[in-house]
Amino acid sequence: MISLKDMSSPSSMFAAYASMSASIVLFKTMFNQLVPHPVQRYILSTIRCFFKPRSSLLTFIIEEKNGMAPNLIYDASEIYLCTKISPDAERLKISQSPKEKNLTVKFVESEKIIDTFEGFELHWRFVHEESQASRQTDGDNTNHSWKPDKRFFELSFQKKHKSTVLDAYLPFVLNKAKKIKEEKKVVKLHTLAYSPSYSGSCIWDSLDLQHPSTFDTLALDPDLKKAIIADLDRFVERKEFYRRVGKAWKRGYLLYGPPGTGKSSLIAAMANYLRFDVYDLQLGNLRHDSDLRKLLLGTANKSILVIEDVDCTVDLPDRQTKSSGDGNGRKRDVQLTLSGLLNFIDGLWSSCGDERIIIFTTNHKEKLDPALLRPGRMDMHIHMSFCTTHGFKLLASNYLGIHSHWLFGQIEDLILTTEVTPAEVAEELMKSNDADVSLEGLLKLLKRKRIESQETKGESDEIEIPEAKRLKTEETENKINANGKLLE
Ligand SMILES: Nc1ncnc2c1ncn2[C@@H]1O[C@H](COP(=O)(O)OP(=O)(O)OP(=O)(O)O)[C@@H](O)[C@H]1O
Ligand SMILES: [Mg+2]
Repeated sequence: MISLKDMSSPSSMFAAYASMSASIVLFKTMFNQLVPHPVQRYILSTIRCFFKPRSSLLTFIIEEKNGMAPNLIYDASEIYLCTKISPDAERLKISQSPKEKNLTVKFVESEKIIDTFEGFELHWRFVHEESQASRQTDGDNTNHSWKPDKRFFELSFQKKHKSTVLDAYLPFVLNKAKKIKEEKKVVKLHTLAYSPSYSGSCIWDSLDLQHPSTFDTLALDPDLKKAIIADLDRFVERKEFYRRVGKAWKRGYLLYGPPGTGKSSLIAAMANYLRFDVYDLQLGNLRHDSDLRKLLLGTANKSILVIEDVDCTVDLPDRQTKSSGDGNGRKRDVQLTLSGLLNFIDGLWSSCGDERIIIFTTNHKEKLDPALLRPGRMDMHIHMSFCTTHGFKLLASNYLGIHSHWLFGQIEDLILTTEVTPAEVAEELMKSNDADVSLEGLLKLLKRKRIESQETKGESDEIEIPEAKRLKTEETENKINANGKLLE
């Protein structure tokens, strides 16, 4: 041992230093030889950690996968951070898959983003570790292992904000990402297709719903339009309400009115407004209640199930008969019943999913089975009627971009006294970009229709005013809706 007293001269100091160095070398050699490598690594990392200055930062690692399953926080972070890309970003990945309408922007390695939340900063870093093949030799055996690609985000912030990040910031990111996803969602139309691989039974086939109809383009009584939008808004916001009262989270609408009054357009407008997929269930293609059940169970949440022309697409037998004619006098082996459909929709199907809307349409409400009309079955009955003067003005503005014209007066007078559908008006307005030509065409059509209706009714000297009648019926209808059906 060398004591401090011995280090009084340079030569003794040198001797002491040399002896210390020799001891360190000896210690290192023995440490390397005697202590197994994993233990060495553990000891060194513990010592390093002990002497490392304490950081005031905390970093969350958000990996792409949670075992085999996707990590929802990673997915949400990726979507959210795309809205936060700095204008200085130099490299980004852009892609588009054949089935998608929108481009996807992704980060390249080491992209850094600074976000602020409740007045503090959060530093995001994207890390992509590329896949690697590694070779390990263990005695005579050589193992080849494959480390797959690893992607993750590092989220760093001051430690004191840990609970705010966990309880408020990350839920905020999840929520924001959900909204962005909903906005980008391409609404799909699912229709029935025969599948030879499923022994000829029907399966859902989907394509993008490209129906451009929206509530802005729909010629509909303004109050009724407002009531429908308010009803949809209330429906999607009331998750907790439905849970509390123990009701399945579904809503039913019955749309009725003559052909060409916009029933299908209203369905498309609803789907575009809510960004819900549409399932078009053509009952005529089905034979058994069991097929129907299978298909209904194959529908997703946040969707609209549509059964068009429920009075005539299929000759649904009543509760006793289990077969129906095919129109040629022959009997077709159909075991599809209206009660089967309704029971399943009200019962099992709606309790298996969330945010389901079901819409029946018909041209003849009076022909419907009373089971469909009974209170509580369809929440709102919506009467789609002939074109009104308000509807005409909206269509003229949509199709021709005009809000007034010297022919408007005559056309509006005739619309008040003639039964013309929005589809017929729209067709005339589409015939030319020249407003004079289109409006004159419409005027001719209205005059012709009025003469025809007077001839069939034999009322040459007395003009009936269907519009006034219509307004009266609509008024009563809307009152019923507002009192009985609209409000839960
Ligand atoms: N209320 C409306 N507002 C705007 N356009 C409409 C309206 N009604 C009909 N149209 C136009 O007419 C076309 C046909 O209308 P739609 O298919 O919606 O009628 P429908 O009531 O479903 O008819 P059907 O009973 O024959 O199924 C639409 O594509 C649209 O261009
Ligand atoms: Mg239709």
